[in-house]
Amino acid sequence: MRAIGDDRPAAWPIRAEGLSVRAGRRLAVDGVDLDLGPGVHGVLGPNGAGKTTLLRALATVTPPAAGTLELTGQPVHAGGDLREIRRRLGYLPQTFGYYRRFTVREFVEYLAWLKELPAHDIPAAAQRAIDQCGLTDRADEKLRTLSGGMIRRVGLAQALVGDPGLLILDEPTSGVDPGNRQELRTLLRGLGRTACVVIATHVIEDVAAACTGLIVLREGRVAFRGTPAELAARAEPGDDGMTSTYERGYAEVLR
Ligand SMILES: Nc1ncnc2c1ncn2[C@@H]1O[C@H](COP(=O)(O)OP(=O)(O)OP(=O)(O)O)[C@@H](O)[C@H]1O
Repeated sequence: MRAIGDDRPAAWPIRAEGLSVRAGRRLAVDGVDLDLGPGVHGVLGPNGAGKTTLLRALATVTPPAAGTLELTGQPVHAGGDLREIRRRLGYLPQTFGYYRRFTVREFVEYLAWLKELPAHDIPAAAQRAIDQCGLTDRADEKLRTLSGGMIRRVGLAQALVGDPGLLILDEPTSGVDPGNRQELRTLLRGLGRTACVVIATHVIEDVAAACTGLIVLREGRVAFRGTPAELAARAEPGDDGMTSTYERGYAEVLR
């Protein structure tokens, strides 16, 4: 039952309690609580902190080892029927496989088909995702001819196709040049107005420019939770003129 005055939707896109996730034999995510609605939620942390492992669980690739996870109101557990959740979820993995002979359009349409979009909606949905990711001019080029940064954008386009309410994006701006990064951040901000977008990133400017909320992971546990402004407020005085307040706040919460 919802409390009077509680205007949150009955089913937040992501709810987790005491979520633990294994990577190999190791418990790489250890007792994380999440309650995430629309917005762009950044996941930060040093190499090996558990960001990718957490995102793999949120994308239903790895089942929880302990705790509970609900996505779009439905429980996620090993052996559960995840098709309905997966239809409503877009996922950009840290690295993804693709058929090098496919064109951008063929690849995005293929992913739309895998997500079980109605056949008559697929061409328009793919075109929209291609346009959103700045790939309009490259839509009919083969993937093998594209640069790494372009492939990253194709990965984002396949995640966006069908306008999912839940987007799990592992380092979406990695390898993308500074000019196009700025456009991607604007895109992410726009998506976060209606969708629940989770991004893992090492790029502190992504956080400042796109994120509405953050968690910082350290050794699989949440070391900080708050807004970018709250992270910046943790910065110690003593600006060296080289590092941003976000970076200094980040260093402080990991100290
Ligand atoms: N397949 C695996 N087998 C064993 N250990 C793994 C495996 N994958 C990841 N790990 C370990 O789990 C921990 C978390 O890894 P994860 O990739 O989630 O971290 P991350 O925060 O995404 O790191 P990065 O910033 O380097 O991408 C690390 O200690 C890593 O070595």
